[in-house]
Amino acid sequence: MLFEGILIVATVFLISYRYVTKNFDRWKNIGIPYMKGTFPYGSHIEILTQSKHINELFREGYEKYRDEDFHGMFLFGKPVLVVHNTEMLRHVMVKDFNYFVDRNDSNFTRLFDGGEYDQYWLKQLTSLNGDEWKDVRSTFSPIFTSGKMKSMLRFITEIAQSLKSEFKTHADSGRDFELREVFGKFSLDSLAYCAFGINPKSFEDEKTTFVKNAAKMFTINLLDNIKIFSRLLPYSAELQKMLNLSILKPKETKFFFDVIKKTIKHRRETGDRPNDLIDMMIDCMKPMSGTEKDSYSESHDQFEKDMKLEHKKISELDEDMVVSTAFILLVAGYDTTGMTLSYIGYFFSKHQDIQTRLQNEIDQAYEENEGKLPEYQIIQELPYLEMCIMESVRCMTPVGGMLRACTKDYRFPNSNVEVKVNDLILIPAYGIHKDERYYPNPEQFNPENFSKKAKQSRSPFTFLGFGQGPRACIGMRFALLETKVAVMEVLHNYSFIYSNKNPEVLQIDPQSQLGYIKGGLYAKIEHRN
Ligand code: HEM
Repeated sequence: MLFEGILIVATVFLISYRYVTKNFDRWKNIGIPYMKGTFPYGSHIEILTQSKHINELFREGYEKYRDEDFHGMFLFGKPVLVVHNTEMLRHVMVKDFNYFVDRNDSNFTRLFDGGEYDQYWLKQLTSLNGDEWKDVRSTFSPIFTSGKMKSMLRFITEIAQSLKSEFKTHADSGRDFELREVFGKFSLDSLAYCAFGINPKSFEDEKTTFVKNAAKMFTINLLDNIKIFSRLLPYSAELQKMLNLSILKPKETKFFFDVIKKTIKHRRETGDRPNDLIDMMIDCMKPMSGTEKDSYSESHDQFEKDMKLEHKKISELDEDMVVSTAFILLVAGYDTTGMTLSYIGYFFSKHQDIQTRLQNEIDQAYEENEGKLPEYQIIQELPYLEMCIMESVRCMTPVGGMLRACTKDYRFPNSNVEVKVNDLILIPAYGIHKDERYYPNPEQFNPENFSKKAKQSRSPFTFLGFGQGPRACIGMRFALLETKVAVMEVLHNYSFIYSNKNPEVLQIDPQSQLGYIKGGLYAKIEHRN
């Protein structure tokens, strides 16, 4: 019996070893520099042990081979080609997008392929592949046109009033507070209000089931990581699916799906129509109107033109698709926006001159609108506000690296580097954002990096905070609107003051899903005269 046991363990080990290491000579064979792979984790044991954040790891890799066009590495057994050259990135993300439509190869897709509740994750925009992704993306893109965003303003402005009250309490108390704790509430409430039609009122009560479920959803511990990555082992995903084992936050996933389903049911039964994102998603299943088409095809912005996806929309209403999409908007938008706002508050507290310059711009816009928050179009046209936000995303990039899977064999132009179907490409956004060839003094927060002149002097592929091309962040317009409204409402009334509770050197917390700072970021706030 013991002998049979040892034999089974040894066989499983040998099969896994062979499975993981079989491609470890891949980069050597094609003659590009690479980080060697080790069984079972590949090039970075830190991902498994959570001892360093992936944003830092990917940045270090980029810096080590910065002068090369590419370098290779291994994520577990998977060879990953890291592309540094910005012209090559243009090909991957826009010009030759049809070779790189997917974010995950068939193996990484298995990470989501488990029991009933994990299946919801598989249907998300972020993890869908090929034509299925194109169907969903082209169907729901119209909810993010500027016309639709304009109608989101009233929901966001309502939540911003709670943010202002919270700031009043902090200003009156004079005490330091953790920035993400406040901005996270704003981000959660505005997204839930716009996407689900529900105002969780996190500012009033942090202990509601909604807020508690959101908090759990975004905390990933070592055990979660081990469970997730175990799916890369041979037949593990298949077995878990057979046993209906869901490991991707099943309780919380169920909670949010039930909430959205109930909302849709309620809308159907009562005919209630607040014109939020859920209503718009349902509308998206109907043919596009002429004006919506125009707002897409007439954009002068290169980022938006590159993002355009030529594909048919789905015409049949599928409720699951609406539910999954509403859910992923919350997942993809909550922490990214909350974190970005927290960094902005931190940077303003450190750079009073920048804060004052922005306050002048904002005050003038309020003055011209009789002291009220300006109209949508005016908010969009405040240049220094947008420069500050983009610079914050560059300095502390929430999504530090993006993946693309190759769907057809591809040779990079003017190069002998070839990638095959299912190979993974890593886009090292954070490394590029910290490259002094594109941003002088890259550690310094300097909104001038996003002046018209500075942007014209470098490739657009040196700023990847929201991605680029048809797979770029679908919620960018929404995120910018939310962030702008929050910053305007706060800075018009208050100023951030630096807190000595902040660490001297900011270190990204390896356990934070996106890259937030270990120990948090603090500020004080004071009333303006
Ligand atoms: C400052 C805030 C945000 C940042 C920095 C950010 C950044 C990103 C990045 C870098 C990507 C990947 C792009 C690529 O692979 O090329 C992405 C994808 C995505 N984002 Fe955002 N995002 C933000 C806010 C939001 C918001 C508010 C929403 C929802 C309303 C959202 C929804 C999504 C979705 C659904 C995707 C997947 C798109 C697809 O695969 O088709 N994001 N985001």
